[in-house]
Amino acid sequence: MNVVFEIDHVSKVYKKGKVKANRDIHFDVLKGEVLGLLGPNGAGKSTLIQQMVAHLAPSEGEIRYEGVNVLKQPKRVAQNVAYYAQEPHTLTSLKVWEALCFTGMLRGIEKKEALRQADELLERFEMTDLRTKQLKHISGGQKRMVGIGTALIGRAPVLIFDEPTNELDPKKRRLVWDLIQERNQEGATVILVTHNVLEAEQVVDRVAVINHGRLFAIDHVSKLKQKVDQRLKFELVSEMGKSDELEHKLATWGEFVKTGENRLRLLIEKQEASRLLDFIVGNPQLPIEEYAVVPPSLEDVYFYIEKEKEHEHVGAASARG
Ligand SMILES: Nc1ncnc2c1ncn2[C@@H]1O[C@H](COP(=O)(O)OP(=O)(O)OP(=O)(O)O)[C@@H](O)[C@H]1O
Repeated sequence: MNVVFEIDHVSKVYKKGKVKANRDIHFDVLKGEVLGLLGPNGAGKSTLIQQMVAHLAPSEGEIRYEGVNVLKQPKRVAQNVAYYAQEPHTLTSLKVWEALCFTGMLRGIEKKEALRQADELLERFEMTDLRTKQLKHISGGQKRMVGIGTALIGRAPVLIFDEPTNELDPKKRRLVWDLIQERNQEGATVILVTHNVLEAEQVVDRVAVINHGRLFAIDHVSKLKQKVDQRLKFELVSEMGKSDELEHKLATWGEFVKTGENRLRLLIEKQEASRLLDFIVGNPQLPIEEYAVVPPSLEDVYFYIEKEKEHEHVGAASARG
């Protein structure tokens, strides 16, 4: 079977109808893919994931794992779908090796093999010296690595990570992405919830964009990029403290997004790009320190889809009068 999860018109309402966290979400997760779930805070990503692992029941619709409703097989789902939550540890008096080893055993592997895999992971994480420390006595980032380890131990066929690289230093982040890619190459299906679109871009095959509880788009990264391909990205660095002035002077070229203290970004049609370059070169008094034209990234796609959907929403609302 090529489909691992079927998310079948799922809606979730919290607080007696006050919060609609998911609204009629419908898509499949394919065997062997890395699927990214992207969306801003509060979009409904974690809610969806919790329903996939049978921690929450949908208000409407159902989720099937290998053809069977997850709520009818929570134990099988727990053994086959390793889930790394944003707050992964509640049992903080466990020692590091215990947390890893016990999770492996719950996932169905023998103690000896669980110990071997735990030691292998700790070595990979460069955390062997923390093996016998209690979770409450290690740092936040180290706890998160143990959490990543509990998702990886036992080699579950499906891995779900909710913001796996939060709070990790760059070296550990790289390691986590490498491990995720390795497991995927060995055949695991990976679902990845992240805000870090730029890092995720290196890893994901398809992306589902979720906002306001709805699925806005789902497609291959390259296909989604084609949506904004006709536009180029201008990255501009203004002279110190002059970004507002620069934005004002270039306002007619399009809508700028402030991306940092002195940084502005503009998405521009290809045919306009050379005119803008000529304009910048011909106006040396503009308070520009640096500028560059770069092709669109997944992050741009993400913002583009959000904007497009907002316009649709506003359009539909005004059509309704
Ligand atoms: N247990 C709960 N009770 C009531 N409302 C909740 C509960 N959990 C989440 N919500 C609400 O549901 C909506 C979706 O939240 P969810 O955590 O699924 O979003 P998210 O996309 O994972 O956000 P983040 O990126 O911030 O983790 C939000 O409005 C949130 O406030």
